Amino acid sequence: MSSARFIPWAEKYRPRRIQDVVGNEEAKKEYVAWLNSWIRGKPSHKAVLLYGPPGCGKTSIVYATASEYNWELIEINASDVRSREAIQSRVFPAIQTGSIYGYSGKIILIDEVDGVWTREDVGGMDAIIELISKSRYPVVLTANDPWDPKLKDLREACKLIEFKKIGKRDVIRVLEDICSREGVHCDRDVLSAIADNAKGDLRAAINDLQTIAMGRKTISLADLQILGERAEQENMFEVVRTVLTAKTPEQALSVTRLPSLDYEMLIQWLSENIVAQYTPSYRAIADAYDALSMADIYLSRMKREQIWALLPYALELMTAGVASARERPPFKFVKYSFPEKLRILSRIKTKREKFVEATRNAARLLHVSTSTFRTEFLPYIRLINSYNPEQARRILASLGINEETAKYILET
Ligand SMILES: Nc1ncnc2c1ncn2[C@@H]1O[C@H](COP(=O)(O)OP(=O)(O)OP(=O)(O)O)[C@@H](O)[C@H]1O
Repeated sequence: MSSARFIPWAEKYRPRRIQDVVGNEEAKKEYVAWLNSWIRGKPSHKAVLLYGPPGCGKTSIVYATASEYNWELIEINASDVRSREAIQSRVFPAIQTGSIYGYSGKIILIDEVDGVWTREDVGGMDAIIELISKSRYPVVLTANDPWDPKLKDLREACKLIEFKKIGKRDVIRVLEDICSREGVHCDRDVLSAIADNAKGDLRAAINDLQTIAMGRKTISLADLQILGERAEQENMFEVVRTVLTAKTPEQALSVTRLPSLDYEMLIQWLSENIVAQYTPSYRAIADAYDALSMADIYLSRMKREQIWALLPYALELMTAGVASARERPPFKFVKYSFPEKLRILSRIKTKREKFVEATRNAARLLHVSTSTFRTEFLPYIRLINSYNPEQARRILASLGINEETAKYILET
């Protein structure tokens, strides 16, 4: 199987030119005008903060302008900007030296600044502000939520440009273009449904299209069922993707702040999908499962002994712990699957319910706990059943278990 299949389409089709970045015309104009003010040598501000919802083109416009202007793009990732020392040693040299041969300028991009700082980070914010004031080149920052109190000083040092969700028509246009370049035939109704579902997040729309198109050359409305199932599980897909592709432990941890997070489910989902995302790195897979199994131990101790203070540790392990696995392979697009364990459990749900009810009744009649009944009585009844089914059924009947339920008790 060629690895090209796994390149996320959202990356493969990231706009190369300014005109390919769709929507947000005003914001784009304002941003380009600011860049041009640098070319004229009189920048109105040394930095801009592009802000807005995910997947609307904030990072893409920076890439596109860098390539059109033939400027070297210095991208500083979140972990580089967390402490003053890191910024001074790694970033300052880049903002003060000339650009390398072949480029006519330089642009500094610090992506997703709102995800960067935590209370423990020392001086990172001040260092960024210092970086902006000393930089000889335009500095671009991006954020989803610029009103985060952490960003107050940064806001004052930047020109703010708002990006909004992408309109449905533009989303469809981009999806159509991708379909034609991928040789996939897709009805307009399908694209329209994908666009509705993505709610203005173009990255999500492209990811959905790729999910549905996997292994197909024609997509019809019927195939949208995948999206229907996905709508139900949408949160989980996103949560799993956030954890397994987090660039920093904090990003992974952010899912624990979701009010609707079902952490028992999350463990099942991660357990099902870690291998797909972290293959081929055995080390990453092993580390991730180690973290997950510790989380599982904490959770069961928490429940058994009612020590609720263990919950934060379990949550950190299953998110930041999993995301901190060593040697994680570069991000590739994988289709996440529903946990097999839950599928099996739901298939045998009726059977299990009958079993639980029957053992509960029998245990009550015998004046023992259900677990004693299961471990100390049931094996003998099953043994008797293998030699003399009639006798076993008589014993069960005396315990109030009828013919039909006896079947579940004896089989399970
Ligand atoms: N306006 C757009 N025009 C064309 N493609 C876009 C646009 N916005 C997003 N995309 C697609 O979605 C992908 C992600 O977009 P981008 O990284 O620019 O989002 P962002 O706004 O920076 O989001 P985030 O806040 O999550 O970083 C791009 O690689 C591209 O494929």
